[in-house]
Amino acid sequence: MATDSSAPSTADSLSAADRGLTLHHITVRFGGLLALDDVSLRVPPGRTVGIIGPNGAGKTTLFNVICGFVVPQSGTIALDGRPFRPRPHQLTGRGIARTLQGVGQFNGMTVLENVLVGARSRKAEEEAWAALERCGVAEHAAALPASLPYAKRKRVELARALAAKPRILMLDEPAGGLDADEIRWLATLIQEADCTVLLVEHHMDLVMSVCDEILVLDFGKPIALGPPAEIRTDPKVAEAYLGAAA
Ligand SMILES: Nc1ncnc2c1ncn2[C@@H]1O[C@H](COP(=O)(O)OP(=O)(O)OP(=O)(O)O)[C@@H](O)[C@H]1O
Repeated sequence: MATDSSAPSTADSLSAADRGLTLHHITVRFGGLLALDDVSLRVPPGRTVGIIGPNGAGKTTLFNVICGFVVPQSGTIALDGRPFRPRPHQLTGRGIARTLQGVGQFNGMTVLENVLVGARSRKAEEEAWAALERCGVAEHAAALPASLPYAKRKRVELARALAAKPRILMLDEPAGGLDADEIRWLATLIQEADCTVLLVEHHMDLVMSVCDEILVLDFGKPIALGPPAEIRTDPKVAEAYLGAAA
């Protein structure tokens, strides 16, 4: 992979085509398994892009590449037109926040302390409270996460990511284990997010309702990329899912 750039570009010096996150020809192998096979994706600022596909398609691996947890064998990433070599400990500083599948809180810390881990500015406490309010869990600030119902813990996870005021919010199966009301709330949160959203999710109604564009992976290969209406009727996509269910 290319090394990271020195100084970030200023927004003014960038052409519209350069802005945002771009993945070029990403390939990842785990031993003999091709987990990502030449995946390219452009994510302009402010868009909500879904990444879907059957189990094992490579969705989480793609997230792990963007976060620097997995280093691809080939391919490059660019952020605002400059080579970007992601490092997990620097992600927040680069404006990228990610939620984990399930709930990933520190159990010895209160809800507020967990969300403060996500906040990054001098106004960290203010940002943490704002994120807790936005996610409807401020009343649980002093509680330990383990004492809360699962759906509330998922909201705390979202609050932790939002407290960083990310420009790119990566949501890894945020609807998993939630009921219909919670999923409706989540859809509104995503639609109202004032940042780019990358969404890995199996809940198709949620994906179709909130995404501007959807990338479909199957056995690591990109098989379709387009707006929800196109993806919904794409025979390759139906075949990938039916094949997985068979
Ligand atoms: N660290 C690893 N070592 C070896 N194989 C891995 C590793 N991580 C993922 N894989 C394999 O790579 C493939 C893609 O996995 P990945 O978790 O990215 O799929 P996914 O689309 O996120 O699946 P799911 O929907 O079940 O979460 C799978 O076959 C998986 O078993």
